[in-house]
Amino acid sequence: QRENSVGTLFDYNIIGIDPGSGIMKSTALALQDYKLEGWNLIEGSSAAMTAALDKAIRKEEPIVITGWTPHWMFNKYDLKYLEDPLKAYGDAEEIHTVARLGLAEDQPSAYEFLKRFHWTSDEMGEIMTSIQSGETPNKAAAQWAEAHKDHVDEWIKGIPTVAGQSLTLSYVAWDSEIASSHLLQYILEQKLGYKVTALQVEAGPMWTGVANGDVDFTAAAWLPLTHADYWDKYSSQLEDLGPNMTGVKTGLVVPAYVDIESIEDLNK
Ligand SMILES: C[SH](C)CC(=O)O
Repeated sequence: QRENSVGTLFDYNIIGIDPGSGIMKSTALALQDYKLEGWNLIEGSSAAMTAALDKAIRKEEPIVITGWTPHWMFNKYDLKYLEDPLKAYGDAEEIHTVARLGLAEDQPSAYEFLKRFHWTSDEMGEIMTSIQSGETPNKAAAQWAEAHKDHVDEWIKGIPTVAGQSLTLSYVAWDSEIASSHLLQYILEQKLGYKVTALQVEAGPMWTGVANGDVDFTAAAWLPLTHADYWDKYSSQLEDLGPNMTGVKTGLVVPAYVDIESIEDLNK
């Protein structure tokens, strides 16, 4: 580690999230691609990462985190993505809904709704912001669904309701997926009559649960790059229902007061 290098500003630490997440794999590859010697990618969680970000910003200290859009932190803080000339984080990503094989036959109402489910990062942001302001995820989702009745009605129009059949979804406690999973649970239960179990797990089990049929679906599949490893491994054992959100993004993020613009600058 070199004295007076940019790395010393950050103690050569990149504050990451849960180790199984795709962004941590992309960042490990970025460290290699950009030849960032001596840097540490700190494992933790989405919540620990945003707590470290908040603490650094309060003291106006340098910090670099694994970040993604949509995320409420871009509304709360003045942040910027570091340019990624080597495309370690790919281009525009999408969040897909993937379902276990056989869901269409077993639960046609849920399947049809999930195929129609598609929304924007701004719409998701309303739920994330409400949760950040102290509302519970269940209530924030319910309030969103009632405030956007026309949009929800499009998703469920003409779909037969059911009488309490069970469904299981899986998600990881990323702020974006906490929002989407609670909204899907609310609509499936209150509008279509299902009894939904929402399993909060790590990224690996989120995918394996759907692939082995224990879980009916997840709406937290980041493709084509972020979850490429999971997709390559399990795509033949599950059904991709397509994107529920497009134009999402992952990368390295710093507060605007940090005077560097590119991942390459971390090597100076
Ligand atoms: C943190 S992103 C929501 C998804 C991922 O990195 O696996």
